[in-house]
Amino acid sequence: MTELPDVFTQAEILVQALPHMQRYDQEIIVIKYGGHAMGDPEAAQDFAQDVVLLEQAGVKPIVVHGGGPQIGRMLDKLGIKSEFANGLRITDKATVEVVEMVLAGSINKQIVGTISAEGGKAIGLCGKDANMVIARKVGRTTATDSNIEKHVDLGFVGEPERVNRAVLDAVLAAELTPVLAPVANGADGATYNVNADTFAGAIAGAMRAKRLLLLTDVPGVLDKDKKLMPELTVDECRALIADGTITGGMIPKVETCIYALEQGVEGVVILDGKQPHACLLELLTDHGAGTLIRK
Ligand SMILES: Nc1ncnc2c1ncn2[C@@H]1O[C@H](COP(=O)(O)OP(=O)(O)O)[C@@H](O)[C@H]1O
Ligand SMILES: CC(=O)N[C@@H](CCC(=O)OP(=O)(O)O)C(=O)O
Repeated sequence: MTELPDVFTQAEILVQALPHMQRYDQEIIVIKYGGHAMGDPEAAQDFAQDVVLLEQAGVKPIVVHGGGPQIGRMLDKLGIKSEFANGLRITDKATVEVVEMVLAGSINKQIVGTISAEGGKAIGLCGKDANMVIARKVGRTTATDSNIEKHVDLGFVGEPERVNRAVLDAVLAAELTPVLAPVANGADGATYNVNADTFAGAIAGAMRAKRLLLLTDVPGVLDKDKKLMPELTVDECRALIADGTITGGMIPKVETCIYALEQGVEGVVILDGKQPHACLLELLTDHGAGTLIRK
């Protein structure tokens, strides 16, 4: 069993948090909670406690969640095949129905329920609610399969075209914590599946968030020797993509970070959501965690 710190140490820990609480007082922090980071019920409870503690500390958190692995499992159960092209799920009519059911249904309500159980004031929404986010269809993408370049139509995959921040401002003014599923209507009335990182970047940009935290399943951006890089500039990120250090799912994540910084978000952090209380460690301690990306 781990030993508890004595009372003085506990007080010191609280005092250490004070300047951080002052820095983030009344500031908007967007937290992207990835499907891989969700883990077991205990991890989900830790995450919910972090959100509630931030609320209590005067921070305005906005949670954007993913759920890729959970969508995959449901599609498997239903016998619907699923493929990805450049990190995006090819989404036909049957798939988008399952995506909406899993993201805006079970996962959204699960997260809202856990935050509420910890005493928080969460409200579950998706891009469709009050037209908060209008999506446009992502064009064709080029994917390489067995060294053959193919043009792939992603179907009902969208990217945020417009964010109606008045909706989120109203929710925040009511002292509620929005928990957002990355599903939105297009101007054409169709339902679109939006990558959760992209959705979080658009929300953070539109809300001029102080911080965007992307919780994933690795400690942050790793170098070629798999060592954590605690701080990177946008130029360094671009060089790491060009030289092949950053690959796969980390590319859209880093691109989201670059977009958010360009939109005026002050700091963007990629961190390990499986570490207990990752958000609190990052925001309210001197310790920090993950990779901070700056302009
Ligand atoms: N340089 C890198 N540093 C860290 N992870 C990387 C890097 N390059 C590629 N990756 C991959 O990116 C993954 C994170 O992206 P992804 O699986 O899409 O996360 P999530 O499901 O949380 O959105 C890591 O698990 C890792 O396999
Ligand atoms: C278009 C697209 O790929 N959408 C994602 C949405 C969920 C997501 O992004 O979840 P994670 O953050 O857990 O990966 C999907 O269908 O899996």
